[in-house]
Amino acid sequence: MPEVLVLNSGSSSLKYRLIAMPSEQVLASGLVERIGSDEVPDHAAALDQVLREVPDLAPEAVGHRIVHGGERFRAPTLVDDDVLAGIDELAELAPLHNPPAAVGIRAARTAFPDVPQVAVFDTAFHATIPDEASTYAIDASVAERFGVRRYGFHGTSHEYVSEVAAAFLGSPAARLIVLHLGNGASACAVRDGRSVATSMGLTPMEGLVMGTRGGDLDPGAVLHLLRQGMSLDEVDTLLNKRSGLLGLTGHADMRDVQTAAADGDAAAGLALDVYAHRVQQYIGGYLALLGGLDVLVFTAGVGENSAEVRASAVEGLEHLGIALDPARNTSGSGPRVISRDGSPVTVLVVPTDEELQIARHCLPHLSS
Ligand SMILES: Nc1ncnc2c1ncn2[C@@H]1O[C@H](COP(=O)(O)OP(=O)(O)O)[C@@H](O)[C@H]1O
Ligand SMILES: CC(=O)OP(=O)(O)O
Ligand SMILES: [Mg+2]
Repeated sequence: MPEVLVLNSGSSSLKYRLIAMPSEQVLASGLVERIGSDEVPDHAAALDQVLREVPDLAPEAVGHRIVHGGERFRAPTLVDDDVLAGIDELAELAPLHNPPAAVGIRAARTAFPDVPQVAVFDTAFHATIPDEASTYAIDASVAERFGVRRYGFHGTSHEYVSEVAAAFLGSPAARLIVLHLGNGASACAVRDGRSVATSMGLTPMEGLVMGTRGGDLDPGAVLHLLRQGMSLDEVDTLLNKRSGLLGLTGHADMRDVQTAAADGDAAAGLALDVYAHRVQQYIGGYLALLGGLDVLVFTAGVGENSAEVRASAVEGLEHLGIALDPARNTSGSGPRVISRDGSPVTVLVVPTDEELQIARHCLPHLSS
């Protein structure tokens, strides 16, 4: 059976998975961390380590997670020199994510020169978002010239999770909201299987509160900080790496924030309230845009594992037809219903699997 190697390059890590397709059997998987250190200087060295960890690696396709596809890449794309140049050009809009992925592609092309490399973009699933949801109300000529519009991210996860939800429920939900709550976090409104709105924007900074990114912010705050004398790089670092849960509490990991809050740390308590408040705002907004709601799905590290965050995210929303069953919310694993019987909105937990979805997108590019 053909084997697909999936590479998910983060800023300092490389996740990999070898999957037999179409059986979807996982043959190997792992994580190379601390890229940039002495032992693993770059993503090419990380791939070398994967080649040593998985002997006789002979994939028939390599799938790559690419965060930003810009205007150009609206579907999984076979990589050639021109496509790689296009991914390089988008680095500025996703500086934490696109450059390491490009290094990963180059390393994989060297290691497997005759094997198709498939780029799978986080933005692609959101290509169906209508203009009124993707347009920022700024000078239209400036927006056009600089490509300033909402692209949206985590699309591979939102797509996978909405497909699993449909299969689990036996029919595609007409009106669905996916909450991808991980280190990065985003909400997505899905109608008949297509993304119609999402909380991340031009870059993966807008929307929900995240580990180190704060999400929605008055753009006037950025101007204010610059005028007060902070440099561009300082503001960039503040907003990408020192905000969100980390900025509010000193902890980027939700588990540490919850522990601190339970110990009476007021800042941690406030951070949890801000986090839930923001999620509720998007649930309400997307429910209005969708004209009602059939299914609400929690996914990713926080969404899959924290019953407390799920409970606070929908607390008081019974009037919208959203009511959790406390026992279901605090037990179980795999795709599952956590709403009360008779709740008009079915609430699900669906573990995401970006690597498997990337492998599925490689299927059309397998020769055998
Ligand atoms: N049991 C848990 N309770 C609360 N949060 C959790 C739990 N397990 C994992 N998390 C959170 O999930 C986050 C990571 O989510 P994940 O989707 O794996 O992120 P990424 O893929 O973006 O690195 C961690 O930062 C942690 O805060
Ligand atoms: C796009 C994005 O935010 O990705 P991640 O959650 O992996 O940081
Ligand atoms: Mg993630």
